[in-house]
Amino acid sequence: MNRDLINQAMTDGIELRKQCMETLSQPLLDAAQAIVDCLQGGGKILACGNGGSAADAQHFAAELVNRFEINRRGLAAIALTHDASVITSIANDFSFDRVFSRQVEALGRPGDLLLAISTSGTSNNVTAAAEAATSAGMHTIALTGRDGGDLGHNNNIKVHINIPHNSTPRIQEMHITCLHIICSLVDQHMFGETP
Ligand SMILES: O=C(CO)[C@@H](O)[C@H](O)[C@H](O)[C@H](O)COP(=O)(O)O
Ligand SMILES: [Zn+2]
Repeated sequence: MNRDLINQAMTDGIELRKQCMETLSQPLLDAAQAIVDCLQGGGKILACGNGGSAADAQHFAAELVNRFEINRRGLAAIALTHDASVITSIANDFSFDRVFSRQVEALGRPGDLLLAISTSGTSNNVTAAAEAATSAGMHTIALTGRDGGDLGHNNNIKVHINIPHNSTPRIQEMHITCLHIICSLVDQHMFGETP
């Protein structure tokens, strides 16, 4: 095992954070505002992604439903990634590409908001969820990496947060940083408190 690998991962992460600090301020503010508008209008957040991004979708929903850094009322959010019966039946009867879009069709209402997470921007089930969200009258926040892929180039996306890097783990590390920052902004705006 090689310490260079550790140093490279750390250095790449630091450089990427510096780069994103310059470019992501406005998209992060826009994303937090879209979530506040959704929640204050009586809507809910639906979140989806694959693999590590499925974990991020669940992580974010848990911060909203329970709490982040301050005690406040629970906020409406559902991750579309954790019901094995729902996911396996959709994948088995239709296709894996529809595991999120079918849930958006069933649960999404006008004024709700989809958080669509894909480091490549090319996962078919995530791009299909964004299309279903538009059809349902929902807005979408996209978290992507690389060049944004099909998801990032969907003109109906309300807020696009792109991490311009080619390493999936480095992109994921920035995604969870972005989601934590959005949680802080939402709490501060809705409840006027910081820890
Ligand atoms: O966590 C990791 C890699 O760090 C993997 O599980 C990764 O999330 C999976 O390969 C996903 O299927 C990648 O999908 P996407 O981010 O390109 O939409
Ligand atoms: Zn990962």
